[in-house]
Amino acid sequence: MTRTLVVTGTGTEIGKTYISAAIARQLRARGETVEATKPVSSGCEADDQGRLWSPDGRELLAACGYDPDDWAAHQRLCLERFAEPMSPHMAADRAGRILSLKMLTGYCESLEGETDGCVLAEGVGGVMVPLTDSTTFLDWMRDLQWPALLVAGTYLGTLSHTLTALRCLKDAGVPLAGLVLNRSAEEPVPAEETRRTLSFFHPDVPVAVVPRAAEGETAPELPDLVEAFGIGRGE
Ligand SMILES: Nc1ncnc2c1ncn2[C@@H]1O[C@H](COP(=O)(O)OP(=O)(O)OP(=O)(O)O)[C@@H](O)[C@H]1O
Ligand SMILES: C[C@H](N)[C@H](N)CCCCCC(=O)O
Ligand SMILES: [Mg+2]
Repeated sequence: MTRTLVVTGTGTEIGKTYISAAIARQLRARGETVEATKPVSSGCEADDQGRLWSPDGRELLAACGYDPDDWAAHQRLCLERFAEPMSPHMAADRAGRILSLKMLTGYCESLEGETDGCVLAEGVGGVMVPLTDSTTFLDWMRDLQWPALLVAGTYLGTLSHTLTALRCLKDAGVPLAGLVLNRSAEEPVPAEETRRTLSFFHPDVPVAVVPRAAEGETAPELPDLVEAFGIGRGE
């Protein structure tokens, strides 16, 4: 069982927050405590006091059982927040700041030390989104060494995106917790064929396929992601 998990993706808007929140809820339903962090978030929204809120941060706070409007909890969950909806290194530059790989890695490690529950860390966008002009989130995952869950879609094009991301993670020595195929709205190839193909190339990587709720329909039951990827303390 792992009590730490990074959730990364083959790109932005792929379902990292959706899956992270689902895992947090499933862990809590098992009676486990869970903390989440989105150490860096861009595309944040300012409130009337000029405070920047991360939409992902709100969703993760709620999934972990906190009040999504709790500012102190929000600042703890989401350390570096930027308004510009773009790569963090650019958003930070526009805010006159420079992100620190060392600081962000250390921050996540500190969270692990402060709880006996599970800690989930959501990255930004895809695997190699830049943190600075010389470092990316892949360096953060490599330094942190928390098992990484890769979220991918089932759209046409996902095979190359997913194989590229998996190769990248493995070559960087990032431990892999597994692969979530988060079904896409457009799915010209059956998800099962996509899953089978990816498992041919990576038979060592557990895969879970997550259904997509059609617009306006209630979300279908999700697979037990805690079970599928051995997450939590297993109590
Ligand atoms: N399986 C699904 N069923 C229904 N809606 C989904 C599913 N997966 C993702 N979504 C929705 O798709 C949108 C994008 O998902 P999400 O915000 O989780 O992506 P992300 O990878 O976290 O994006 P970012 O890179 O901005 O952090 C959200 O509105 C989310 O609720
Ligand atoms: C603002 C958005 N929701 C994401 N958090 C930012 C994604 C940055 C992607 C950078 C890139 O890969 O081109
Ligand atoms: Mg997200």
